Amino acid sequence: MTTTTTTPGTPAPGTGSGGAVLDASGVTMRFGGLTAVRDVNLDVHAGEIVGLIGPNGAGKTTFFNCLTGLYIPTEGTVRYRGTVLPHRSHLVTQAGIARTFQNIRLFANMTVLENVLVGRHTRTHEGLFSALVRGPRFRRAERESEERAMDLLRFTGLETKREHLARNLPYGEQRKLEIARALASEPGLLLLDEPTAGMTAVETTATRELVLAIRAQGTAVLVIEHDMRFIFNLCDRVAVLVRGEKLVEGTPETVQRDERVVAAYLGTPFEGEPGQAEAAEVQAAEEAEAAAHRDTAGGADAHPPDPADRRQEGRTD
Ligand SMILES: Nc1ncnc2c1ncn2[C@@H]1O[C@H](COP(=O)(O)OP(=O)(O)OP(=O)(O)O)[C@@H](O)[C@H]1O
Repeated sequence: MTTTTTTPGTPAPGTGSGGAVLDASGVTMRFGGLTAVRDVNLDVHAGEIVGLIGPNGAGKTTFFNCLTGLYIPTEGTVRYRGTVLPHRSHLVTQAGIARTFQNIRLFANMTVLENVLVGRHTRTHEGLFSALVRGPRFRRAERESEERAMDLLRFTGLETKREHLARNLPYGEQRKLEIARALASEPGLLLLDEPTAGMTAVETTATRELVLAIRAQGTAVLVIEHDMRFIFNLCDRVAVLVRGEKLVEGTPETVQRDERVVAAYLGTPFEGEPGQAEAAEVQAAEEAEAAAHRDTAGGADAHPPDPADRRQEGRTD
């Protein structure tokens, strides 16, 4: 069920998102009884690099999945450049949002170049007929795609590996290739899910440089990462999710200074902790149920035959 009030594909009323590339509003995602993401608002503006952090299980990937059409949010709306996004990942990519995944998802038995070419499919418009007859229009489009893919391989430093099978690349280069493939769809916003996971310090520094270069080319970036140093050195703004709710959002300095963020990571209880109101509600309901049970039990035992009374009643003297 979705409470989205605007039809996907329709522009936001008025200016709506105020120039934001991404405008996620009131996003909630429930899995049965579990609320993985609760009423999260987040926007990303052109030229920004925004970080999304939070302890394990905070809902970061679920939120990404809601942005990219993998999940249909239970509630809330996601807009890209003021237009409500459809709930289909290929249409979201076509609209202008590309992503990478926490676990690398390359075509392992395809070459590096082929992987990037696959990423271009949302930007090629040649029909099946044109592809079958391999007419001049098709060949021109194919050449252009290959040129663009080679540009991306140069951009990511993979040009000498174009004919290598993706599965034979070292781990750091597989991550780069994922980014190159995502960029092949010419996104206005790139979502990176833990891009430095498992990387060496040198590879992490190279990834930081790559993300800065991506921004310099005009693509905004939203990045999930557990490496705090990477996030605080890279991002213009950071949002912190805790138990599915946005706890804090601000500059890296603001977020680093916020004691609640440290407490959330350490698992220390703190005032206003997300989920606290829900936990209090559950506790109150449990207490009320226990009290009701006591009353019922008390009612049944209201006049128990006290053995002492019985003994007294039994006296004849
Ligand atoms: N498809 C699903 N069905 C049921 N529960 C899910 C599903 N996906 C995620 N969850 C639950 O939602 C919560 C948030 O998970 P999510 O993976 O979004 O967190 P995360 O912040 O990305 O965690 P991590 O940093 O460990 O990757 C977790 O409790 C998780 O078990």
